[in-house]
Amino acid sequence: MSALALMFRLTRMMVDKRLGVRDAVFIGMAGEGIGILLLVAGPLLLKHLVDRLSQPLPLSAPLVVAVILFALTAAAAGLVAALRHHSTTRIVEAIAGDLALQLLAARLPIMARHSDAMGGRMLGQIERLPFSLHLLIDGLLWQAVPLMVQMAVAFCVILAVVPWIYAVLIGLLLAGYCFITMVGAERYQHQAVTANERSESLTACIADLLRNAPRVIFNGNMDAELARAALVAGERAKEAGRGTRSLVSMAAVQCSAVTLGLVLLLGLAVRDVLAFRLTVGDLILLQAYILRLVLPLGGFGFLLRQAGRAVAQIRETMALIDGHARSPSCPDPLPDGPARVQLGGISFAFDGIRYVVRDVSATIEAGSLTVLVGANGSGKSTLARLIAGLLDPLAGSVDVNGIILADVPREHRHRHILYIPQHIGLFARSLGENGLYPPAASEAQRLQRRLQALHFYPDDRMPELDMPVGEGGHGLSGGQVQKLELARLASAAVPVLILDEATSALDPQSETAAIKTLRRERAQSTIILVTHRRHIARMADHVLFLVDGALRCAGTDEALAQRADYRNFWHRAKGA
Ligand SMILES: Nc1ncnc2c1ncn2[C@@H]1O[C@H](COP(=O)(O)OP(=O)(O)OP(=O)(O)O)[C@@H](O)[C@H]1O
Repeated sequence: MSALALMFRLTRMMVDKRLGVRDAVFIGMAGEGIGILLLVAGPLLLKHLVDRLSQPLPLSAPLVVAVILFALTAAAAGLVAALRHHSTTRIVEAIAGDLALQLLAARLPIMARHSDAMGGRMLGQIERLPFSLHLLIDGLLWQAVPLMVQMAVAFCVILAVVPWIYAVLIGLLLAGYCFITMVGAERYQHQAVTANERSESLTACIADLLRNAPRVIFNGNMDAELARAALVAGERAKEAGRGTRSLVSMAAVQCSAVTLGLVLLLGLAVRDVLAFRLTVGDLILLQAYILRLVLPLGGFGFLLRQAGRAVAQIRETMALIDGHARSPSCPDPLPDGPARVQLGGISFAFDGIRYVVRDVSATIEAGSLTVLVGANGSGKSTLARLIAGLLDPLAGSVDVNGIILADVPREHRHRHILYIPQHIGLFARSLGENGLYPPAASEAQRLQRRLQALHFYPDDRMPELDMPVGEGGHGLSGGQVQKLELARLASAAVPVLILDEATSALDPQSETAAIKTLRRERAQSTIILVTHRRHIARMADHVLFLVDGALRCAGTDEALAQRADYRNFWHRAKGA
C-alpha cells in the first residue's frame, strides 16, 4: 500500500460514521480555516499599519481597528492550535482503538494456533499506534492541505500587492525547499522500516523477559538477561542515531537553501524600497509571508521524514489486518449429542518437509473415550490439534459426523470440537469468571459444587468464586487450574472434547475421579485424551498408539497389551 493510499484510507476512517468522530473532523477543519485566515491576514494588516504610520496622518478609528485585528491574529493562533489538538486526539484515539481491535481479531486466532506468532511485536504495534497516527493525522493530513491553501492565498495577495517577480522568486524558493524535503523523506523511508523493526524486536525481547521472570530470577541470570536486552536496545539506538544524523544533514541543506533565497529576495526588496518601487509595508509583508511559509514547511519537512516511520508502522498494521478475513455468518445450530470422528490418512509437517504425523487413519466412535499414547515427540499433540482443526492436514481429512472439518470456517470449528491444551492460561480475573468462561453454560452454584466435588481445596471447603486468580492463574496450583478447567467443561455442550494432557497436573486418584466424572457428565461428548498415564489408557474404550508420527496400532488397552512394542513402550515410560 502506497503512502498516498494509506492516507486516503485514514481519511476514509476519519469520516466513517461508525467511529463517531465526524464532528471532531469538522471542528478541526474549521479551526484550520480560521488559522489560515489569521496567518494570511496578519502580515497584510501589519503592512497597512506600517504604510499608514509612514504618513503624517492622525490616529483614526480604522487604524485602531487594524491594531486590534493584528493583535488578534497573533494571539488567536494558540487557541486554534489547541482546538486542532483536541480534535486530533479524539480522532486518533478512535482510529487507534478501532485498528487495535481489528489487529487483535486478525492475530488472536493465529497466535492461538502458533504460540510464537509475534505476541511481543503485536504489543509494540498496538502501543505505538496512537503516536504514529498522531504524526500522520496531525502532522501530515491536518497540516498539508491547510499549508497548500495558505500558500495559494499568500501568492494571490503577493501578486496583488507587489511586482510579480517576487511571487516567482518565492515560488522557486518554496519549490526548491520542497524538493530537498522530499528527497530527504525518500531517503528516510527505508531507515524508518529498519527502525520500526528494531523497536518491535526490543518490545518482543522485553515482553519475553517479563513472561519469563521466574525463569530468570530463579536461575540467577538477571545480569545476562539485562545485558541481552541492552544489546537489543543498543541496536535500536544505533538505528535511531542513523535516522537523526540524516535529519540533521537534511536540515543543514535546507538552511543553506533558505538563507540563499532570503538573501536574494530581501536584497531585491531593499533595493526596490530604496528606489521607491516598494513601500516599507511591502517589505514587511514579503518577509512575513516568506517566514510564515518557509518555517511551517521546515516543520512539515521534519514531520514528513518522521512520518516515514509512522507510515511504515501503520502500513504493517493494515497488512496484518487485511490478511485476515472473518466469516461473518453464524452457522446453524449443531445437532446435539456426541460425534463420530473419522481420520482419513492424515499427514502433517510443520515445515512442509519433515512429517511429524504420517498417514493416520482411524475411527473414533461417538460417545467413546479414546486416548492417544506414545513417546515424547511421537506426534500426539500435533495429531490432537489436527483433529481439532487448529492445524490443517497436508494430506487426508478429519470427518466429524459426516462434516469435513477443513470445510468449516476456522472460527466455527470449536463448535464441533473443543481443544483444551496442557498449559491452560487463565485470565487475571476472578475464579468464577474463568470457570464460567464460554462455552460453559453453567451457573455459579453448580460451578462451586463441581469444584468442591473435584476436591479443589484439600479440606473440601467451598471455593469463593470472586477470588482473583492472579496473572495467568499464578494464584492457583497447577492441579487447581486443571480442575477449574474440568469443572468449566462439564457444562459445555460440544460434540467432541479433546484434552491434551489437560489432567497431567492432577494426582492419579484425582485424575481417575475427574475423568470418571467428566465421562458421566459429558455423555453428550466424544472424549479424546492425550496422556502419558497407563491407568487412563486402561479406562479408555479405545487406545491409539503412535510411534514416530504413525499409528502403530489401535484397540483396547487389554488387546494392545498382547503386543510387545506396546508393553515395552509402557515399560520404558515407567507408567505401567
Ligand atoms: N509449532 C511447531 N513447530 C515446529 N515443530 C513442532 C511444533 N510443535 C511440535 N513440533 C514438532 O513436532 C513433533 C511432534 O511434537 P508433538 O508435540 O506433537 O509431540 P507429542 O507426542 O505431543 O510430545 P510430548 O509427549 O512431549 O508432548 C516434535 O518433533 C516437535 O518438535
